[in-house]
Amino acid sequence: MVRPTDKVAARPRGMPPGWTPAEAAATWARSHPPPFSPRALQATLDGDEHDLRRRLRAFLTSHHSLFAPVYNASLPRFRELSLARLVAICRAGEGAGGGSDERFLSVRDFAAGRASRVLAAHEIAGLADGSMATKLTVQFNLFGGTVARLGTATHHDVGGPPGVGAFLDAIDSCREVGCFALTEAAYGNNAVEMETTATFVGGGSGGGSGRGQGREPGWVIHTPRPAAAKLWITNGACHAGWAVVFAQLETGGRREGVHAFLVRIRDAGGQVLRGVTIEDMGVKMGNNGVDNARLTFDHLWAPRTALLDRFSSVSPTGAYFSPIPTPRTRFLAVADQLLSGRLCIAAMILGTAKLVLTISTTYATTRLSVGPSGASDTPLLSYQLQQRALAPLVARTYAANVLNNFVKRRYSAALAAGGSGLSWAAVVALCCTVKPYTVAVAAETVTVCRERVGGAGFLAANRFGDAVGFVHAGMTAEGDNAVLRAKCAGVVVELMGKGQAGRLYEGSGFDWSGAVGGARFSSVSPLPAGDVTSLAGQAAAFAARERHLFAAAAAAIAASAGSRSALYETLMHTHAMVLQRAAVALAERLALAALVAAEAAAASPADRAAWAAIRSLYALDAMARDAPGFLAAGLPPAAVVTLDAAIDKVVRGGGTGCAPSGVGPCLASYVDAFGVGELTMAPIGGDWLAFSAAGTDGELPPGGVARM
Ligand SMILES: Cc1cc2nc3c(=O)[nH]c(=O)nc-3n(C[C@H](O)[C@H](O)[C@H](O)COP(=O)(O)OP(=O)(O)OC[C@H]3O[C@@H](n4cnc5c(N)ncnc54)[C@H](O)[C@@H]3O)c2cc1C
Repeated sequence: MVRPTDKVAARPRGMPPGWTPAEAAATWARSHPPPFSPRALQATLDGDEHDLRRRLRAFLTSHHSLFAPVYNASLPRFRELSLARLVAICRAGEGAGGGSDERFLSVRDFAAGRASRVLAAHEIAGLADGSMATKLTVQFNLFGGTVARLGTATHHDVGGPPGVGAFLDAIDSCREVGCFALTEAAYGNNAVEMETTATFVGGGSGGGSGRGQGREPGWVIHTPRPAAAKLWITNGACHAGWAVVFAQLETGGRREGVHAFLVRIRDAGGQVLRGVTIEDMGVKMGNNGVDNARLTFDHLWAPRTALLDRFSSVSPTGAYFSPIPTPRTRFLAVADQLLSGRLCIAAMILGTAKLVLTISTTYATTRLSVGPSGASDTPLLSYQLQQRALAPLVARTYAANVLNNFVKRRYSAALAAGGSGLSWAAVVALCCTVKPYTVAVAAETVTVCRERVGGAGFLAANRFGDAVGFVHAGMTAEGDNAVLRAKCAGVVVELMGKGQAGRLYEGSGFDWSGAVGGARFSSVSPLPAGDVTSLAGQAAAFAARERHLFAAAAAAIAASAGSRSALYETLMHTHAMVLQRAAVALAERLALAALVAAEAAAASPADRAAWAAIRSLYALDAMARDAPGFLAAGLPPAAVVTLDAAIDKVVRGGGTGCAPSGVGPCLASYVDAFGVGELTMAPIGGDWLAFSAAGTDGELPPGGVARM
């Protein structure tokens, strides 16, 4: 660790005697004591798995030499470091025999009703290293989760005796590393149309020219042309021994749709198997610790049991059976792991938003600039500009956090109930809106925070560059944000048609807006007059916007439902933007409901006031950002013009029903509740002056930088 700033020698001119960044942070904290308890707010934000979160944070902190970010390294070094970090997390607490009851997460957690454990681990992992977190999500959710959920005993027991689940154990401990090969060069969001084939060949009869000829019955997995190459396959370029490969299943001359196959792609010594070609995708705009690959197959033979056969099976003679009737619905069943994947991505990216807000707010309490006399003696955080930039993003991150908590609970409950029916459809819509919402909040947060810390944000060691890359991967992976919003809105409209959209709000404390007044398909209902700073006024405005947009979407879809081409025209050409906005309106209203619930559950009046301030700021900011949307839904123009002043009051202090000191001056305490702490691992989150004098060539020094 670099030594803290020397109080005399390093004090820049204009800064008061005794000044150090640590002293500046302490002075700010003394003069802005929070009226609320950051730990109580943190408990609500964390929401679940408190012990796991504490243990994992402590583990990452105590293994600083492994988890401290490194910047000036080669591609191979980045990849090996990401793997080493993942392995360390997976094997923590192992006994000499390799077993562990103390794992941070397991592929069995989903089936055991502990999805919360996997998701909490994702969020904390996202704080430490986006590349490692990306490898983790593929290992535990996409690859491991698919093997656990779509596979049966044959797959779970690979490498061990029957009934023990040795392969699942090996995935948990990272002794077997896997990848998930879905995306193809020409088929990303439209993966159902992929071209990779898995053709069943009977023993001896062969399946044409392939290598399966003359072998026992099995599959020939083949890439017919470059458009069908598997692309972006995380863990593929260096580390995966196994792949879950998605391919069009063909047997007896019939095509039965996309299915998942568990195949080896490297042998135990790491040699790529015959029939598999792996090409490294090389340097990316970020996440360079992730080894993404281009994978192609040349008549790779795999045994009949390679088919993950929970929903479909093929007999030794090639007879196909599935209780799921159509290829498209079969695809949805096999790609279901993408649903939990959306929650995993949202959790990781939420961690990133918390991280950059912690870094930039801490810096803003310690970086001094122009004061009333012209001297550099005033913390950046005292400026209106800084508070107005950061405080709404803190409020939106709180909103995204409690929305994630709500959707996680709904997902876990629906999964435990069997994962089907209309409640499951509602959960699909929720998962498809929480990921884009969280990532969009984080993307803006990263950009604004980088700008608000000035040049320091441009130094890699301050972590904003990594955060940008990670957030952009989150936008695209496991369903592009825009495509997911469209899917969410489509599912909601289907639920509306069945009179079941109320299921979206089950357990939220709010009702579905369309049900208000019984007006399921009506367009604009007049917005009740109300003060936009009151909870009632905010709730009414959010409901009106949601109702307005979904009424428009439902009416357009209903009008074109009779013809496939007309429906396509509506969804893709005339009403795509309405669907996008409707999904955002749903996410934002659900987040408002979750903030209101947190406010109501707060244990002390001071904590309740803190939640009220965050809720009000969040709501006012949302209205200001989408003023046209709220105006169109009936919010009076006279109310819209008051929004800016109302936001200023909540941020600077004195807003209705809020902590009297305002969110802005208390921002460091609101951010403290994110619990990032020692995982900040950025020079400007600590004694940046000592760091700048230490000559570390831009790298975080061994042991890090003294925190405030
Ligand atoms: C870091 C990283 C890791 C990844 N890891 C894996 C992995 O392990 N395994 C794997 O299989 N894949 C992986 N992917 C791939 C990822 O899942 C795909 O990139 C994603 O599904 C999008 O596909 P695409 O890139 O082909 O985009 P496209 O489908 O080509 O989309 C391009 C653009 O067109 C728009 N678009 C496409 N369709 C529509 C539509 N219907 N309506 C409106 N707009 C549309 C999208 O909004 C998008 O902006 C990874 C990607 C990244 C970045």
